[in-house]
Amino acid sequence: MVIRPDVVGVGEAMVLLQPAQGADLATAERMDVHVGGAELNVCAAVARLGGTAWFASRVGADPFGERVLNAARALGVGTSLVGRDSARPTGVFFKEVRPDGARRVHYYRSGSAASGMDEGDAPAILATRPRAIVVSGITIALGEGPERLVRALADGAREAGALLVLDPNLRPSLGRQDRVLATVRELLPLTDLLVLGQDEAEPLFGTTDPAAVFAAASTAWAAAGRNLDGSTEGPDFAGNAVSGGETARGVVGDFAQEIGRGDDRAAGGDVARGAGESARGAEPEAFAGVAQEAGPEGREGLLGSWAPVGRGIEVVLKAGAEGVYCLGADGAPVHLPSAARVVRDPVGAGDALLGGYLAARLAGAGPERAAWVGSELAGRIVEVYGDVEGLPSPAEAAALLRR
Ligand SMILES: Nc1ncnc2c1ncn2[C@@H]1O[C@H](COP(=O)(O)OP(=O)(O)OP(=O)(O)O)[C@@H](O)[C@H]1O
Ligand SMILES: O=C(O)C(=O)C[C@H](O)[C@H](O)CO
Repeated sequence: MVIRPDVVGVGEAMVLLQPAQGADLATAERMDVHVGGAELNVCAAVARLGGTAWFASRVGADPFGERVLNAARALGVGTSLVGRDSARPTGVFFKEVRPDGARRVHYYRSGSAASGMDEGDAPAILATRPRAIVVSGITIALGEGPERLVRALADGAREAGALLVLDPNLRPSLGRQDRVLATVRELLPLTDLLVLGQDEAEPLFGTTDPAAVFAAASTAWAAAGRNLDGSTEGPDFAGNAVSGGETARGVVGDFAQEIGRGDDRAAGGDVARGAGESARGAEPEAFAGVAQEAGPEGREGLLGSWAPVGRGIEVVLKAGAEGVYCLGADGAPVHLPSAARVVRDPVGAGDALLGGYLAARLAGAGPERAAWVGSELAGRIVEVYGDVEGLPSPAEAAALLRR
């Protein structure tokens, strides 16, 4: 059987060392060891909600690489698209949560295995024909090779039948932020779902106002002339006010209907089967010279079909303690408050929100319902230390999707 994942998240995961809340990194005598990484966190949330999520990355051929792979598998995330690089180490980062709740992250990832990713890794990822590919600005910031990979995935997503999900994930301490902003802007016309924070909306669009952010993203999407009729009219989120002809979203709509059909597996089969029974078969070629790891991939994508509500880019705007804004039925942003009852460690909450939203959308939920699922996941992450430790149990997660 050809295995087709619901989601492939592409990026870097690292070992995370964290002292107790309020403890100073300069003086802490003990630290807890976790694994974190934005795109892996997204995959973990999707997997927890019952979706088939694979992580695509590289780790070192070192104990920390082993740790990242084991953590991914324990989260139910497939690792067959993770290469092991014997020449570069697995990245490490440290996180301290100050007594006032403020967080500080320190990276030791320069020259890491994941920063060696390049566009040559794209064919194996695309060959799995995932329903959605998740990329973020963090990977763009890792270096020119990873940036090329993100661009190649964005360019190839549609042909591979995948929705492109983009989180700008600006991380000033990684550098290259001008490059990240420029690349994100360029990729907007190729993006189906943009999930960003208000702190990222400001540099990207010059505003944090939800309606203005939604409109700016829409305009950027349409301004590239990607509408198939050549029109540069801005798409309407409710699909009402698009003038003239089919838009690129129309193609996604067709595709979304297509991916809900059982026979689409056969349609995707040539690509995937050409590469082997599963994605794993495609890897040695694409990750040349990098040994491959296997993981829990033995499940066909379990989520249903994406049901786009409008034409154009779909936006989710995260607002930290204020909650989140998603697309309402009338096209205007709808606000959902945070579900967190106590704030301990908000790092990773945005990834859980994205993963929850995406899984729910792929399962057929509309944006408001999907944002609620995402918020519930994010709220639980905020309440617990670690990037993913607060995720609900599979049973509780399934109940959230059904509720
Ligand atoms: N301080 C907080 N108090 C209450 N809820 C929070 C807080 N921070 C985050 N959340 C919840 O988590 C969601 C996502 O968080 P946020 O907006 O900070 O995303 P983010 O900046 O992408 O986070 P990260 O990149 O660390 O994953 C919010 O919409 C909200 O529901
Ligand atoms: O900041 C990064 O690069 C990470 O991936 C570390 C954290 O897991 C991430 O910031 C959480 O979103």
